[in-house]
Amino acid sequence: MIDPISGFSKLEKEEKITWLSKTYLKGVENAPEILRQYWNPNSNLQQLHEEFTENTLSNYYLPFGIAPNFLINDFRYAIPMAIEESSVIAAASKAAKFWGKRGGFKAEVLGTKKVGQVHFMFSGDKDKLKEFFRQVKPVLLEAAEPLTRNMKKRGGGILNIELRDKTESLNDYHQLHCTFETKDSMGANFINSCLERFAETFKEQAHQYETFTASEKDIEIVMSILSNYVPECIVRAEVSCPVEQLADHDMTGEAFAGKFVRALKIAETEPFRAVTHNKGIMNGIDAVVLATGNDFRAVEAGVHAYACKDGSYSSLTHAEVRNGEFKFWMEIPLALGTVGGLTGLHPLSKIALEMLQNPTAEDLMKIVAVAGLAQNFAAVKSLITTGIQQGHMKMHLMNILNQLNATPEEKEKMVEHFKKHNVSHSAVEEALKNLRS
Ligand SMILES: CC(C)(COP(=O)([O-])OP(=O)([O-])OC[C@H]1O[C@@H](n2cnc3c(N)ncnc32)[C@H](O)[C@@H]1OP(=O)([O-])[O-])[C@@H](O)C(=O)NCCC(=O)NCCSC(=O)C[C@@](C)(O)CC(=O)[O-]
Ligand SMILES: NC(=O)C1=CN([C@@H]2O[C@H](COP(=O)(O)OP(=O)(O)OC[C@H]3O[C@@H](n4cnc5c(N)ncnc54)[C@H](O)[C@@H]3O)[C@@H](O)[C@H]2O)C=CC1
Repeated sequence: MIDPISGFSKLEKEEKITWLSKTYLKGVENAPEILRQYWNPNSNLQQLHEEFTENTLSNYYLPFGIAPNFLINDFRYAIPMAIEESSVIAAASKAAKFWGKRGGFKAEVLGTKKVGQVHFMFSGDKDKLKEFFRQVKPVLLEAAEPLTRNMKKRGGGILNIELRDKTESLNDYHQLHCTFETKDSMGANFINSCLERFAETFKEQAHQYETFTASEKDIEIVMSILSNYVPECIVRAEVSCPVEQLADHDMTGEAFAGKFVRALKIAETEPFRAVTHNKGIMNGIDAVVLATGNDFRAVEAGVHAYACKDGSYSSLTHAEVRNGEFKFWMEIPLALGTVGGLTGLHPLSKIALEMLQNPTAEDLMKIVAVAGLAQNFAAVKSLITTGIQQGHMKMHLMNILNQLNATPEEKEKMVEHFKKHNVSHSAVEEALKNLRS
């Protein structure tokens, strides 16, 4: 049985690697070298990366690519994407090219309202609590003034604080449900600081509120935290074109549009399909969120909660044909920042935002939503025509060749060979074996 280690966080990086190698990597004799090979030769840059988080031993590389030719609201973008999965960037690029010839993408921010909650327990008289809240609300806002001054100058700040009775779902459970505008920041730290200030003030004021009995004065604050569910921080992305412009190889535009709409209806009604359908959207969204130094876990949690907003998990995108016009769209909640977090710290996030012309948070919401819509279009287009494997495996070929330790010359010959043959792991193994024999 391996003994626990105390004080690990205080060890030097090399000491941490030595401990890990001796304790968990005994069979991997070059483990330290593998970890060290990913260190940045620029010691200052390596130090910066190590200070992003804790117990850092090395860096974890992800491919950083771009998808060019995105026409969004008549502006041309090359969109940065950080993702390990093959064919995602190719798919986004292909969709950008396709829609760039058909009027491009339209995107509009419908709201930027962020949410945070103070969760507390109160077992006393609810009418007295309501009256207490009515009187204390201005005191809470006043107490947060030092925290909100600068955000207000930018046009942001606290939008509202509501008292919500949640005792139906949990005995004695109430909330201060708070909404915020955080402009170009995702706003987590701003919101959480305000919430903690509300909580301490609310508790102090309750202690002094004469109408409360002794037990009513002792309100239990359970926690104060922003919500990653932001249904009113929402952006719409859309494409449309005459149906005949959708003709694809041996499919008429009308036939393609009809099958595409049916695929979307299936994703709207069948949760097993909807999850994969939405994963395809998030291939595009997460790649841009990550590349720009934003928090993809927060985005994912909020998006999938939103996909359940009507009572069951469903597709985030929708399509229709009306009067000969094909329309394909998505409305999606995205809390993103173009300042704060790593956005201005990580050199690649900085350059990602620079290539997007230093967007505001609202601009970034539009770009990210379009990347998700484009990804979904490319995926569904493949699914309803050639099937996903033909394109995906074409992009995956290099991974298989690398798994089989193909030389550059062998890779060149294999790429040529598989222009005329379907890619599968066994087919590549066979072709490589024949080439080597
Ligand atoms: C993969 C493609 C794009 C091939 O498509 P293709 O028609 O074989 O590509 P092409 O060689 O004719 O090139 C057309 C364009 O595609 C792009 N493209 C083409 N090749 C490359 C490349 N090597 N590098 C960069 N870009 C590439 C590029 O924009 C290129 O234009 P060009 O640059 O030549 O002017 C197509 O089959 C496709 O879009 N497939 C969909 C793949 C996909 O969705 N991948 C996501 C991973 S699968 C998944 O997880 C999602 C899913 C499917 O489960 C979601 C769901 O279920 O809904
Ligand atoms: N549940 C969650 O989602 C949580 C996420 N986080 C992390 O917090 C990170 C982001 O935190 P933030 O508070 O957004 O960043 P931050 O606290 O690093 O920076 C935001 C600050 O930037 C300043 N600022 C300068 N110019 C601004 C402008 N134009 N608009 C708005 N603010 C401006 C303001 O002081 C603002 O408070 C996320 O990436 C996430 O990883 C942290 C806690 C919880």
